[in-house]
Amino acid sequence: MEGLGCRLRSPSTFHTLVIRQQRHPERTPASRAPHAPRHPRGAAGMTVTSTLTRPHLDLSLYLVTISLDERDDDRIVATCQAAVEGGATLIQLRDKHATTEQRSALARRIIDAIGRAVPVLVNDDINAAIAADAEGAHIGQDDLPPTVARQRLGPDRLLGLSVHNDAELDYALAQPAGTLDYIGLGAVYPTQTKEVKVLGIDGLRHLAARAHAHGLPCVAIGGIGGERLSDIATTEADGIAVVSAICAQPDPAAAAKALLTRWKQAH
Ligand SMILES: Cc1ncc(COP(=O)(O)OP(=O)(O)O)c(N)n1
Ligand SMILES: Cc1ncsc1CCOP(=O)(O)O
Ligand SMILES: [Mg+2]
Repeated sequence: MEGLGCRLRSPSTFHTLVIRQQRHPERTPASRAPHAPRHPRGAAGMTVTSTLTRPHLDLSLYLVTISLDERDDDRIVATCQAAVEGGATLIQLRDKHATTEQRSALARRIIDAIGRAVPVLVNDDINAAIAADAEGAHIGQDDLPPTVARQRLGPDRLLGLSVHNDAELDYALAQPAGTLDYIGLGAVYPTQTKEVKVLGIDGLRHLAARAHAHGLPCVAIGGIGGERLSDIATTEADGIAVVSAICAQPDPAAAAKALLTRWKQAH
């Protein structure tokens, strides 16, 4: 059976797919998600047999969940649901105190609650991401090497890496093609969520420009709220990642909606 190569454009990444004539339309596997078909359907009568079926990545409004000292999984699930209603394009479950079992159970609850409307990534924990059948993982510089994470995640999941400076960006750029889908750049501004060095808007501008010059998508994180979006939009960041600006708000859906609207208007 002959394959027809095509390239799909996600915000900054190309994925190569192979489309094959479908012999048995009735056997077409069901799409597993609106955004992330592991066995996606092509045009009528065609099945897309993918050499790389990674979920579509939209970094515009990336919700990173709050890591609570006292577990409150119901609150995290409700916040994710509300954020997606408000327009969040990507979710990261960030729970610094959980076990792998707790993380995978919570990731599973989030995935079920949002019906795979947007990809869910698990912070720091590849095993939890795989156990939950999440769409991917986000790792830091002190976690396992990106190539090892990619090997464990397989080709069909998303992988992000934190970058705080030029040396870490050099490391990200030195990874083999297809290893990383994006990098998180921060902290851009001071934040109470995590102790981390502040880059400032010019640091973000510099790193985002370098990442983009190499075709690597990036998201800005750290101390980001609505009033800062117009500044961030002057850089080459593909989106914003926020914890408090959604999780600490009385109405997370409205907060997400306002952030996304402002982000789009700033461009
Ligand atoms: C999108 C995004 N960017 C950066 C981070 C920070 O990751 P890391 O430096 O590994 O710190 P922890 O989040 O694990 O405390 C992130 N989580 N997400
Ligand atoms: C996880 C992380 N990494 C760099 S800053 C940060 C926390 C961002 O939280 P907030 O959006 O509340 O400032
Ligand atoms: Mg980490």
